[in-house]
Amino acid sequence: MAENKKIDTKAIEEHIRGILTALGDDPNREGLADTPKRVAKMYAEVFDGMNYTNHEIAQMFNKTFEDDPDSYHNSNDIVVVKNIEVFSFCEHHMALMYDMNVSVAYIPNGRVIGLSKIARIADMVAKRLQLQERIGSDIAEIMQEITGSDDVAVIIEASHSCMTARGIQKPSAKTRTRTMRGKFESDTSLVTQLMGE
Ligand SMILES: Nc1nc2c(ncn2[C@@H]2O[C@H](COP(=O)(O)OP(=O)(O)OP(=O)(O)O)[C@@H](O)[C@H]2O)c(=O)[nH]1
Ligand SMILES: [Zn+2]
Repeated sequence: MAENKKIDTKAIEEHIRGILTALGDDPNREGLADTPKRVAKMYAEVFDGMNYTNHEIAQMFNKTFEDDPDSYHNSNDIVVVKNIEVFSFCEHHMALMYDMNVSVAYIPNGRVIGLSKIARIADMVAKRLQLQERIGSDIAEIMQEITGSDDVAVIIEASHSCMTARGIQKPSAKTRTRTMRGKFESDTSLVTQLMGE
């Protein structure tokens, strides 16, 4: 699976060369000669999540540990990983989403997921042309598949450079999204617990 990457770096190189020309610059001058190759390499890295479906990401990070199912029966124990820092790119402008802070919570359903895998899921999902809202729903979907729990919440706060550095230019504007699934959707006390507010 991992070797079957979809991103075509040769094509990206050619298109970047075209953009440099369209900008009125000379893609053959010394400073730019290797730029198309560098950008293609950078895109392969920062868009790595585009090589995989959510299901494939779930398979990639499916590291769970058995826990006593009875101890979770009818319980609202919550696992929260807070302050996962990621970068992403908005699909409208291909502009950077930065200072992006992701918190993921779930109520275990017998098996618990390795904590680092939650951060790996957030990272991989962010490495796509995204909407902030969809980063939340992608993470929730993958968490549900791996843990077998319906109860997942994702809270994201981010700055969008398409809003801070161009267009409306509001440098302090922050966007907060909440994706609530299962018990989190209906029980606001769980949300409060999760937020630590
Ligand atoms: N809901 C949502 N909108 C986003 C996200 N990232 C960027 N956008 C918005 O997508 C919209 C695209 O609007 P358009 O009117 O097509 O683009 P535009 O002319 O460049 O708009 P302005 O940014 O207002 O200058 C803008 O309002 C962006 O702020 C995101 O993650 N979620
Ligand atoms: Zn944008």
